[in-house]
Amino acid sequence: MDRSNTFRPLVLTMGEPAGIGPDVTLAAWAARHERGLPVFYCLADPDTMRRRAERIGIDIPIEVVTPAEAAAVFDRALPVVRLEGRSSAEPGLPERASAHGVIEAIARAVGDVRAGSAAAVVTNPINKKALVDAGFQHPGHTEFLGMLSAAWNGAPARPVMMLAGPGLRAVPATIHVPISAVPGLLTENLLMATGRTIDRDMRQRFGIPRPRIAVAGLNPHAGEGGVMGTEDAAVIAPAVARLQAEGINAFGPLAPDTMFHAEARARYDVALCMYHDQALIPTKTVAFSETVNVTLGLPFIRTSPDHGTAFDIAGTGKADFSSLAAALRLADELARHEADHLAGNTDSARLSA
Ligand SMILES: NC(=O)C1=CN([C@@H]2O[C@H](COP(=O)(O)OP(=O)(O)OC[C@H]3O[C@@H](n4cnc5c(N)ncnc54)[C@H](O)[C@@H]3O)[C@@H](O)[C@H]2O)C=CC1
Ligand SMILES: NCC(=O)COP(=O)(O)O
Repeated sequence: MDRSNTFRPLVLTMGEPAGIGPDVTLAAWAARHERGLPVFYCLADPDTMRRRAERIGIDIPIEVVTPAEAAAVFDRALPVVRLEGRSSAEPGLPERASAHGVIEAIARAVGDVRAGSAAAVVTNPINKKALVDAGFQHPGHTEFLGMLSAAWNGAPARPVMMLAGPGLRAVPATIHVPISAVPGLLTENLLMATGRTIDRDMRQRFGIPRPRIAVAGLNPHAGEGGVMGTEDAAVIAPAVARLQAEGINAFGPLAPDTMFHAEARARYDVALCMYHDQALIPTKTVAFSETVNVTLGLPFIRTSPDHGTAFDIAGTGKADFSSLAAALRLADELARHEADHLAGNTDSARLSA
């Protein structure tokens, strides 16, 4: 793999300026040597970053740059590419006026990767409600990034959320939807499309030759033969059988309560779960500070820390930047793996979303 400093930088979005995105970004840059972090620049309002550093009481040099200048600056200062959108939000107090910059950062980050100025997108957490209140049409990054990937293929991609940490990777088949909507959204087609994306990206992006996909049931005891719900036998089991018929190493449905203990986790590479919390509760419980949110199914690489905006500790200096550090490292590894493949140095095929 090309480990030289000439590899393209990562682009990191500021996220919600009232949250801990600025805190963990500053802390990650300060620990760049100690933690061996890849080169990145932050798409942000520089004044927000300076105010936050002052508030936390850390002396971080910040330089406003273009993406092309970021790598040369990274060693001496946090490179910040200026957003048009400004924010005057205080830590813990989100403002509607910040929404423009938050959305702009995500869209510009994707544009930078498409233009070849950045190797991959890493996002800081956003406050979904603040954005939706300001008219944003997407429930989260994952769905918005699927829409933005139309720039590559002319049509939006079907993004798949995966939380990946030491000892557990888990995908929710349905994402940001009310729990009451889940049974109606679970179809064989949805599960098959999700299973295919997991299988392809695990092979191509993560280099796992035949990924083992453990499929969770929806109901207690995976329905207990139909006496505790019908979706497991009527929808999930047929989808698993069809994935197997395509040569995908999927199995289940498994009883959800017994598939996440350590011994059970050793039997699979990815858990395909039926809803958001079924996937995110175990991943965040097993390794909150090291787990990374990765979006599969996109024509570019995107990672994110697993945590949210943590308004309760924004600006206090208490935020742990470990998950952001893990997200930066994983994005860099995936991008280098892809670059190596494109240069003909690996036997994995290119992801075509
Ligand atoms: N990728 C993203 O954009 C994500 C955004 N969110 C958003 O974040 C907002 C708040 O969500 P919550 O459920 O409260 O989760 P949260 O992760 O922001 O906070 C939950 C608890 O964990 C603590 N915590 C979180 N990250 C921490 C860190 N790095 N170091 C130390 N302590 C930390 C917080 O202080 C809080 O007590 C919501 O608006 C949600 O939509 C949540 C998850 C991911
Ligand atoms: N709880 C995880 C989460 O909401 C992250 O979503 P996204 O913004 O990465 O789509």
